[in-house]
Amino acid sequence: MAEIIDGKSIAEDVVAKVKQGAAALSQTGVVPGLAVVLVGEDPASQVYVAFKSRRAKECGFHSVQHTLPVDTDEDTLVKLIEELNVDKAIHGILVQLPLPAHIDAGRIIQTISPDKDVDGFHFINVGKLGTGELGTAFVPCTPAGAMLMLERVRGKDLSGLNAVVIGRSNIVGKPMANLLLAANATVTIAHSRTSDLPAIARTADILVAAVGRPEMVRGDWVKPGATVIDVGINRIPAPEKGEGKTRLVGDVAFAEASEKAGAITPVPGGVGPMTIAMLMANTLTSACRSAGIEPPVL
Ligand SMILES: Nc1nc(=O)c2c([nH]1)NC[C@@H]1CN(c3ccc(C(=O)N[C@@H](CCC(=O)O)C(=O)O)cc3)C=[N+]21
Repeated sequence: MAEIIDGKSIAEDVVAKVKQGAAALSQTGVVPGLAVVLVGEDPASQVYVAFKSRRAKECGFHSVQHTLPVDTDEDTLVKLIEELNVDKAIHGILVQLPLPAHIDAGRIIQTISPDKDVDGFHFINVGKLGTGELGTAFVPCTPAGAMLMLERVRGKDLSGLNAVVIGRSNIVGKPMANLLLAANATVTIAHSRTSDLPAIARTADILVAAVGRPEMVRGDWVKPGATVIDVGINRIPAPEKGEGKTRLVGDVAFAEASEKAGAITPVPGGVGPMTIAMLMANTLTSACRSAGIEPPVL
C-alpha cells in the first residue's frame, strides 16, 4: 500500500515557516500584505477566498479582501488593480479566477504588477519560469505546492526519473512540467488528444493528474512504486451520504491507485491545502524582496 503524502501537515510546516519569516520581517517594519479580489458570489470561490484571508491573518500578514459585484465592469477592476499595484502596504495581489465572462481575464492578469503577482500568472513570471530564472520568478501556487510534496518523498533532484503530467493548463500543467524539467526529470505532457493515455501514464515514475475529470486515472494506469500527485478537486454526488449530498474526489481513483503507487496525495487534504500555503510563501517572498531581505527556505 502506498504512503499517503499528507498535504495538510506539509502545509502546516510551510505556514509555520512563513509565520516565523513574517515575524522576523515585521521587526524591520515591513508587514507582508496580501490583497485578494473576488468578483461575484460564486459559492466555491467565496469558500477559497475565505481560506486565503484566514491563512494570511494566521501568518501575521496585513490581509485585505475586495469583494465586487458580479456586474463590475472591466475598467473598474483594472483601476482597483492599478491602485493595489502602487499601494506600499500590499506585496501580493490575487484576483480569484474564474472571473465573470464579460471580463477579459487575460487583460486583468497582465495588469497586475509582476512584482506583486503571487499567483505567477503574469507573462513576466511565466517567462522567468520557462527560462529557469527561478530566483526572481513567482511560481504558480498549485504546481509549487505539488513540487514541495514530491520533494518530501523523492528529494529535490529527479534525474533519471520519468514524469508524466496529464493536463496542459497555464495554471497547473505547463508550469508543473517546467518545474519537473528544472528538477531534471524527463517530462511528458499528456492531454485530451493524447493517444493511449493509460500506456503513457504507465511509463511514469512521477504521475501528475491535472485534468479536472473525477477519478479518471485508474489503478492500472499506475506503474508499481510510482509517486502519484493528484491535482484534481471535483465535487461529485454522494447519494450514499444522503440525498443531495456531495463529496470531493481527485482526478485519480484513489483506492485503486494506492494499491500500485509507492506514494500518493489524497483529495481532500493533498495539493489543495498546499496551494494556499504556497500563496502565503509567495506573499512573504514578495515582501522580503521589497525589503531587500532573503526569504526563508521552505
Ligand atoms: N487566482 C487564483 N488563484 C488560485 O490559486 C485559485 C483560483 N484563482 N481559483 C480557484 C482555484 C482553486 N484553488 C484551491 C485552493 C485550495 C483548495 C483547498 O484547500 N482544498 C481543500 C478542500 C476544500 C473543500 O473542502 O472544498 C483540500 O483539497 O483539502 C482548493 C482549491 C485555488 N485556486
